[in-house]
Amino acid sequence: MGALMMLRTLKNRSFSGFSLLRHLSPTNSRFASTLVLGEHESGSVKASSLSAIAAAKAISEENSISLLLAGTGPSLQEAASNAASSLPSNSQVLLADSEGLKHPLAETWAELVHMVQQKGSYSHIIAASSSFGKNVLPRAAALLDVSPITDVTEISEPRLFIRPIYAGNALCTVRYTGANPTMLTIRPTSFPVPNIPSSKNSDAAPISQVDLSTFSEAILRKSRYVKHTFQDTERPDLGSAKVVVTGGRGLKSADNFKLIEKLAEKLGAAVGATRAAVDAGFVPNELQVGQTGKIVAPDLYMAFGVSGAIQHLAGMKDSKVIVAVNKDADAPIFQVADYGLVGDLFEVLPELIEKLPEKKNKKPKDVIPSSLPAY
Ligand SMILES: Cc1cc2nc3c(=O)[nH]c(=O)nc-3n(C[C@H](O)[C@H](O)[C@H](O)COP(=O)(O)OP(=O)(O)OC[C@H]3O[C@@H](n4cnc5c(N)ncnc54)[C@H](O)[C@@H]3O)c2cc1C
Repeated sequence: MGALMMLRTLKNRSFSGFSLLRHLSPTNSRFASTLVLGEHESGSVKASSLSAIAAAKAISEENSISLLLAGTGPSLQEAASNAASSLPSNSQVLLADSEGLKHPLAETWAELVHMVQQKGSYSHIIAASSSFGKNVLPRAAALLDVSPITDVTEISEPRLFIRPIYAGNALCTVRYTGANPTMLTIRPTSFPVPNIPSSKNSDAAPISQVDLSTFSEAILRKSRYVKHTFQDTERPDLGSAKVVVTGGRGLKSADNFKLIEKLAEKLGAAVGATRAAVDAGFVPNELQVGQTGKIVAPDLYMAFGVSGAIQHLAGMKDSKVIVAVNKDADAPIFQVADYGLVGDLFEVLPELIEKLPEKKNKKPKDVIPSSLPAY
């Protein structure tokens, strides 16, 4: 499979200790060239794709980065020119402009990545661990006969990666030993995007059109777009919110869960939920945090009526400050909480809501509107 693995258990939330392996790896970072699969929306590259660019820079400062954007129309052109003006030096935007790529269908994208790799011979291909990246990258890897490394949280050398396993309870050090390209999905929360500069770079990266003449109609029709549903809410996006308020089974009903929503409103926070709360029908599945839900790492994570099962912790334990309210003093959530309150959430939540001032909650866009960060 082209990958060697070493495990170490995660005794605490610090990730130190893998440097023992450093001397084993040949460093060839000068020759890294990386294809980044870019997601865009409303004329801007998504924050998760900016994290993928940050990961490419973590492979090597000199890495030559090609950001692949696909779609059609003015929104694609706008995203490309926004990206071009702020990409790191030694980068380019690759534009795959076709009506057949209007919707980000995984099968078509995988074929596109395959074709672009055949021409570009990149050393690395990176996508964010978003639904899109998780859908596309393994398919493209299969077409390229490469074993992908998923959910990477640290890049210590160009072919040496750290990724969590066993619901985040152990960290696995993986050395990729196969043929090029090395294919990764990265956790956006582990590769923060540098601050956005006030002005754009003066030297815009070149924008090149991908030659789609060999991209047959049959490939473009491999799957069919039906519809795209998303919840239009004023709340911040769960994946990138600075504050997340989460409710668990302890809320007992969808009606009671409104207390969580009310507190989130007051704090300008995103709402999260455990799988038990989702399965009980309190909230939709897209709010689930954890191993099989979203991975979040906000500045503040507040958990109400959440036991702290390992699968839930896998999605939030990297939050900077964790506050937990649970009536059971032995609940495992208190082992990761920075502040814990043993109490009845039906008393604590209304009191908190009442005492906090009203906050006008504007949803920050998941996408960066006009400029990318300086690298
Ligand atoms: C393969 C797999 C994947 C999974 N993926 C996920 C995942 O992605 N995310 C996830 O969350 N789970 C996941 N789970 C489920 C997980 O194992 C737990 O079942 C789930 O997280 C429990 O949710 P909970 O804490 O809301 O419920 P419970 O474990 O039932 O805990 C409810 C808590 O509420 C407290 N409580 C009750 N009433 C009150 C009150 N009035 N005041 C204060 N506290 C109160 C209780 O003391 C208890 O600690 C997964 C499981 C498996 C097997």
